[in-house]
Formats: sequence, structure tokens, C-alpha cells
Amino acid sequence: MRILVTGGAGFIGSTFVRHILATYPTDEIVVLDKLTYAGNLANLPPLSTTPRLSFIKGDICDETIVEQAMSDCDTVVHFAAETHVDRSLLQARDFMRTNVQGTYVLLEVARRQQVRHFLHISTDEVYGNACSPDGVSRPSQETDTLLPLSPYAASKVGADTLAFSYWASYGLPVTITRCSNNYGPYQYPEKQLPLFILNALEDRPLPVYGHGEHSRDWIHVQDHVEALTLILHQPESRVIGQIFNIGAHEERSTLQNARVVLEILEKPESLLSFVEDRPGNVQRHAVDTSKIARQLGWRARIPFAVGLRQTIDWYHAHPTWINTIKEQRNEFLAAALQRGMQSRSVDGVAH
Ligand SMILES: Cc1cn([C@H]2C[C@H](O)[C@@H](COP(=O)(O)OP(=O)(O)O[C@H]3O[C@H](C)C(=O)[C@H](O)[C@H]3O)O2)c(=O)[nH]c1=O
Repeated sequence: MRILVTGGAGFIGSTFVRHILATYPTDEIVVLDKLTYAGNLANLPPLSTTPRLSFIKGDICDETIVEQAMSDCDTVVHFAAETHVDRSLLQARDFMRTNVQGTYVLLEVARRQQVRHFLHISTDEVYGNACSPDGVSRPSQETDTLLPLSPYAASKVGADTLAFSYWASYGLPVTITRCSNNYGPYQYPEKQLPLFILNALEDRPLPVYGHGEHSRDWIHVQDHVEALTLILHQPESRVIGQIFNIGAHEERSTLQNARVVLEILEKPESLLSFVEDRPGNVQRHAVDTSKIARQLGWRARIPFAVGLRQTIDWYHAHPTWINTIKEQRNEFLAAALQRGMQSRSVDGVAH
């Protein structure tokens, strides 16, 4: 395969790239990434010594660059997106542009260039709160109504349904995956777990939104990319035009996570800091993964307790990566504050 990976310098995209390069010795990868604040070339193996990896810096909304990047690829794996819910509440425009318009450009070019497989990476945020049509709380199924509760989630519904429509209307060979909350090495410290880990390491408060009882299903990023790889290596008839939930059945509340991070790092509970909740914060995200288990035989294998310790060890062992990210974060924060954004919403930290 020659795979175009959009957003391949981000957290999940780069884990996917490293996994493919390590596991499939003949596959080649072209990464297309805009290198926004969350994209980082340090997440990828060195380009000079990795001949099967090439990199193009560019925007997925730019049709000319997308055409060039996709020109000799048979497969597209589309990760590129604005992903942070807090930011979407202040800057929804960026989310509509990259997530909706960018996905549209990719689908159009993929249709013209007749790619063999377009794997669209979506999210369980599209479902809103996990519940059945009669309102009873239960893990979301692929056929559930999509009820996004944030501009981020709405933009992903736009992208996800556009991708589906390109399969239905034009026969573009699309598969859509909706994964739960990822954690693991190389995650930008704006999302809950890496932010808690870095703040705890530096004896800074861990901001817990609202009552801290909101829960998510936590999946290690390695499990996620292994599920994606499995999908890519299936016969077409099993995966084209299909939507698959991906999750680990590791539901934990924010408060549980904050406490366990403090416990592992032997930090005091006094670092817990209850702050105002995020508007529209989803109470419970959880996905029913029986379809991918039944049809493809996949299930997550990394227990949360093991994955979290490994992730904390990784952040401990990578101060250089953390310092680079911090410099980028400070530059971004200064620019955002100049534009009038509130600081908590751009770096996740209550000031
Ligand atoms: C950053 C942060 C978050 N929170 C709370 C807010 C939520 O109730 C929960 C998780 O928040 P986070 O922003 O880490 O993730 P989600 O809003 O669940 O969304 C994430 O998982 C889905 C699948 C995606 O698709 C998103 O791209 C990804 O960002 O922790 C806090 O209490 N404190 C904090 O500092």
C-alpha cells in the first residue's frame, strides 16, 4: 500500500504512521500535515533516514496540495482535524473549515483519483450523550441518532456524514470509524490525561471541570491504530460502506483519573482544583463495540491501569519533547490571548 495519512504529525496520526512503518515493511506513507500547534515533526521517525516516509506540509483545504499529495497513493487515512472541544467553543470557524471543508476537498480528490480505500477517522463525540432512543444510558451503537453537543462534535458529524454520502452517491470506497477517548505517548497536553500528567509532574493544579463525574471510555492509542490497521487489511466486502465503533470498555470519570494520576506520581490530593464546567459537557461517552468484535474479531488489549502507567513513564522519560511542546504552547497561548481568547480555553489550565 501507498498510504496518504492526513494529520500524520499529530498524536493519533503519528502513532499510526510509526505502527505501519514498524509492522508492514513494504508499505509507503505520505504524510500531509499543516503543522498547527498540535502537529509536530518530532512525533515522526526522522525523514532523512526513513525512505518509506515522505512529508508534505500543507492544508487539507488546499486542493492543489491535496491533489499532489494523493497523486500516487492507493489509500487515504484521514486523521487531520481540529479536535479540542474547549477550543471549538471559542473558535468554531477553524473547526468548520478544517473538519468539514477539508474533508470535502479530500473526498472530492479521492473520488477523481479513484483511490482504493478512504478510511475516515471520526469520533464517538458524534453521538452526544451515550443513551438509547428512549433516553436510557447505554453505550452508543453505530446506528444511533447523531446528537452532537459541541461545535467540534457537530463539525465531525458534518465530516462523517459527508464521507458516508460519498460512498452512497459515488461509490467511493469509504470506511468510517468512531473511536472513544485516546490516551498514550505524544499526546498534546490540552486533553484531560496528558494535561493532568504534566501538571502533576510540575506540582501544578489539576483542573477538574464541574463535579468531575463526567465519564469517558479510555482507549490506548496503540489499540486504536491496531484496529485501523486491521480494517485496512480486510477484504473490501467486509469494510466498505461500513461504520465501526472503536473503544476499550474502560469507563472512568474525570475525578477518578485525576486521583489515580496523583496517586501514581505520589502527589497530594490538594492539587485537585474544581473549576467551572465546560458548556454542554457530555456526561457519558461510551461505545458499543460488538460490531467490530463480531465482524473483524477485534478487541482492545491494553488495560487502562497498564496503559496509564506506561504513558506516565513516557512523559517522565521525554523532557525534551515536553519542552518543545511547551515552547509551542506558550507561543500559541500568547497569540490566542492577543486575539481575546480566554486562557483556560486555549491551554486547558485554569488561571
Ligand atoms: C482538558 C480537561 C478536560 N476535563 C474534562 C472535560 C471532559 O468531561 C473530560 C474529557 O475532556 P477532553 O477535552 O480530554 O476530551 P473530550 O471532550 O471527551 O474529547 C476527546 O475525545 C473525543 C473522543 C474526541 O473526539 C476529541 O477530539 C477529544 O478531545 O475531562 C477536565 O475536567 N479538565 C481538563 O483540564
